[in-house]
Amino acid sequence: MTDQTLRQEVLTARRIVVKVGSSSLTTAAGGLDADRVDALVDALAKARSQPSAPEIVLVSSGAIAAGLAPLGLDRRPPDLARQQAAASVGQGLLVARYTASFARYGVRVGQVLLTAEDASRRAHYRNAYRTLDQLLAMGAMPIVNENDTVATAEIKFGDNDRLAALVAHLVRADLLVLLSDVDGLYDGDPSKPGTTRIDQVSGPHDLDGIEIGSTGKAGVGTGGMVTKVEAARIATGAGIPVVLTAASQAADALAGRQTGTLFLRTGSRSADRLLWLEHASSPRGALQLDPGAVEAVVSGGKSLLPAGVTRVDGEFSAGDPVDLLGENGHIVARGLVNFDARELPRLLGRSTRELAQELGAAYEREVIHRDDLVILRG
Ligand SMILES: Nc1ncnc2c1ncn2[C@@H]1O[C@H](COP(=O)(O)OP(=O)(O)O)[C@@H](O)[C@H]1O
Ligand SMILES: N[C@@H](CCC(=O)OP(=O)(O)O)C(=O)O
Repeated sequence: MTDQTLRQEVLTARRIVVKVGSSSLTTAAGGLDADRVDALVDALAKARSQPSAPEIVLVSSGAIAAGLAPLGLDRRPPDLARQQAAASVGQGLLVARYTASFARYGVRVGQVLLTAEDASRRAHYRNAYRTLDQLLAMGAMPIVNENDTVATAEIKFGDNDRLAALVAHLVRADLLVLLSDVDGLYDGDPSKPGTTRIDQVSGPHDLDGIEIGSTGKAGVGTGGMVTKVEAARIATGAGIPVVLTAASQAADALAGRQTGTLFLRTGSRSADRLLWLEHASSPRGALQLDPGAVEAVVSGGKSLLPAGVTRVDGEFSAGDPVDLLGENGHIVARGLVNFDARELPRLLGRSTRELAQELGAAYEREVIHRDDLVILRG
């Protein structure tokens, strides 16, 4: 018998990505809170033992927060270098803590560190999927975080909410659960009196007029509610419903009880890695196209050839994401370019056949293959 008061989106989910924010794992004084980690692990272990036995991938923030005190820092430093040092120290401590906590249930954990750049490349995307899928098949708990050591200012996901949405898409999850220090989306800043929690969001129009803050009160996380709503938009658009609630209510949320805010799916599911290219990558340059090339790429689904490029901006390398510009510099698409920026100028406006004859077969390649292109509308 199905209980109509329970959320069917949760009860029927076979694979769930759970994301927990720094503010839910740390003490008021800063540093990892072992009791809160244990409480989260209890909730995840309980969910795995439900009759539906969902597979769970955990996306956990907290590396920077966990590394601050051991390095003698009393707050998150403004510079990227010290944040990365803190993340390096803290990530080890974080995973050690999870390892000990999950061991109480006989569950192994596997650390998976990802960057946006990795994930928009075909081979890395496939490898990340295979590792996560295999960990799940072996009954282990994958614990994902951004690879802060190599993520530079330009390519950082910037927040783990978006990373969680993209991981949910990568592992083809049926549900994304975002756990925070607030028990859902409110119709205004929840620290102000008179604001109320929104139970369900059916689409972007339900967010009209809602004040969504970009900083959290705890001061250890990044992005505040803005990045959670953005993550929910990405996930629901890719066909994955989202529950946003407090970490302290994780067990209830995973049991399908009506806690927090449920964002209903708005799009259909696809196994398209280009979602990462659209949402996770920062362009390293831009290519100006002539009108014929815009038409071929945007409406014709064609690859971009040197003949249709009129200008090259930026210093990128082959494999980097670049924006494609139409008339008036309007961005029409993003893609992974097959040439370094310095190679391109002498190829512009010329046919691939001519280039191959003059420079060799290697120059017959597209500037961007259509499989590495995502059209950006609106
Ligand atoms: N409309 C809103 N609804 C709920 N919370 C909001 C809203 N606007 C701003 N916030 C703030 O966002 C915070 C959560 O963001 P953050 O601290 O970055 O969380 P986390 O560390 O869990 O990622 C809440 O504690 C709350 O203060
Ligand atoms: N990779 C960083 C993530 C920082 C971050 O996004 O934090 P949060 O807003 O708490 O999810 C860390 O582990 O500290």
